Amino acid sequence: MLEARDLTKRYGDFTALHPLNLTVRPGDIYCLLGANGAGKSTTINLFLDFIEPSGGAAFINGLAVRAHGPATKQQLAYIPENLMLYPDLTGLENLDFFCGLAGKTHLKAELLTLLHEAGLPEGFAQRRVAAYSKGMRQKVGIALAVAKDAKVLLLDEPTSGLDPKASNEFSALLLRLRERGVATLMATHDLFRARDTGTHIGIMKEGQLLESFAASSVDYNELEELYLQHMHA
Ligand SMILES: Nc1ncnc2c1ncn2[C@@H]1O[C@H](COP(=O)(O)OP(=O)(O)OP(=O)(O)O)[C@@H](O)[C@H]1O
Repeated sequence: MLEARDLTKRYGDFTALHPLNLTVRPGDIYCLLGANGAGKSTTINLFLDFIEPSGGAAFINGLAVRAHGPATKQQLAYIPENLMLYPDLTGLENLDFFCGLAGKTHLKAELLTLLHEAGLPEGFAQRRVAAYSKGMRQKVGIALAVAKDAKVLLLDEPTSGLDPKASNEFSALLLRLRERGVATLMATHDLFRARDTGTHIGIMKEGQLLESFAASSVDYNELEELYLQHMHA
């Protein structure tokens, strides 16, 4: 569903992403770990077609994102660290607006159900987003992913700054999307969540994917040890 083939990004003499080969299949939650500057956001931004690769290509459902920008964007949902919503609109109005941009129309009752299923507390759907916590805004993002029927979810540190309960709820939502066959690529610093929620883990350093393995192949302590070994090497 998501594929990087020799995907590379250079800025002048500096290589932000060395040729990356990666596949994320339907139902996979692939977590990219790595220190600041490792190339995680660069990878996500290349899949989003926000930046142009210096080499190789990113594919979504077999389509190169460079050549098929609108078609690939229709199939994906993106939740960054701080999801931008219109603060003066309600969660419901935001969801309705962004669904419209994605070419999807839903009845108000359907959108309310999606917000409810995403765990937005009772009564908040009709309140201005300015009054939402970060966790609530992330839930609107998940509701949008479901409303769009997105096949691919790109997440850039979505749980950073969330309290443990909100982070736990976010993980539960990811697992539900996984059951729908969504392919998820997530950049995160949260080793615990990567181990707990991810199906695959990749460790990046200085623009290189050093290791990639099944999340179930390590326990949390082993993951932490492996991660720290790479960071100190
Ligand atoms: N426009 C740019 N020009 C030059 N260098 C850039 C540019 N954008 C990113 N970089 C560099 O590319 C490298 C990878 O950055 P990237 O944002 O992908 O890291 P990251 O793993 O997401 O880090 P973080 O955990 O801090 O989000 C960094 O060294 C960064 O300084």
